[in-house]
Amino acid sequence: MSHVEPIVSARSLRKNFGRKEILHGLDFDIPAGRIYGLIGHNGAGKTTTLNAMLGLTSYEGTIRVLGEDPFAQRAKLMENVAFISDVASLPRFLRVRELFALLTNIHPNFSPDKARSFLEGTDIKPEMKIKTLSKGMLAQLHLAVVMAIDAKLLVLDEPTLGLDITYRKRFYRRLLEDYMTEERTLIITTHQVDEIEFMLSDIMFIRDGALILHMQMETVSEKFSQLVINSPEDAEAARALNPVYEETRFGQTVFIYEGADRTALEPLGRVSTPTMSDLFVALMQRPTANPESAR
Ligand SMILES: Nc1ncnc2c1ncn2[C@@H]1O[C@H](COP(=O)(O)OP(=O)(O)OP(=O)(O)O)[C@@H](O)[C@H]1O
Repeated sequence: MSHVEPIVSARSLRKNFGRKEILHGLDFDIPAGRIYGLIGHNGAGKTTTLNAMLGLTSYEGTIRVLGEDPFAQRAKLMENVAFISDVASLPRFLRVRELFALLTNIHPNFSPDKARSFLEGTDIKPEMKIKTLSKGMLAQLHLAVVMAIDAKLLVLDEPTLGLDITYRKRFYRRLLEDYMTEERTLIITTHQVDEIEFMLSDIMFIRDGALILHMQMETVSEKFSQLVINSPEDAEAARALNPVYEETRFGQTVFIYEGADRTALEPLGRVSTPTMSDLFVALMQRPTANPESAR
């Protein structure tokens, strides 16, 4: 067992907007060196959770990021935390090189050389004005800037929104190869979980302001199984083994199980680990144990 403090730790994290409770008491620890995928439907509370971690919103309960209270210690924490959100805007009137100079002055851990190297292979040039960049180029610039910050925690909220598939893939590969180290922790939200699944070490599913799954990827593959039955005659036997989900796609019936013995499933068809998007769909449709969180 490691005694190293978690990078992020939340206890009974709640958030209300007016009379509406958006987060219903989240408890979690995020250890160092991990790559977390935070997955949930629109409006599930992902951004609100991240904003609480970043000290951008008030909340009830406790959060510690690198041992500090993010709301009270925001300025200090930002030396070790970098984040990018879909709504963050860059100063449009500056040129790219002026932005780098500005960031060098205001951020102690920003490296303009690194930022420039991340822009290699893109169409973005130092003399360009930010307001003339396309949406995709803006996102590229933003990502380059964030990756040029030497941070212990990097938070990416839908980082590749508006980018084409080639760039999305390149971005994640680059992040993994050029940015991630054992000292760094990465939290990503995305609606395209299939694109990041290969790099995740842990997954969190959030539904209606409650965590319904928080698990290491290795444990997911031990715990969850997917079965595609050989023939319709096997459906009854498959159902008898208590799947958490059943779906017929393109004429094939697929079952997802939690904690099932794979040797019992194998005679019925093809057994594998579900993809994160299939598991997400399965667990989102399962009736919730806590009726409060279904509201
Ligand atoms: N400032 C606000 N005032 C009132 N309600 C808000 C505010 N910000 C967010 N909400 C509500 O809180 C809920 C959670 O929003 P949040 O942005 O955290 O969801 P999300 O999971 O990030 O969604 P998305 O995938 O669409 O980004 C939504 O119902 C949203 O309408």
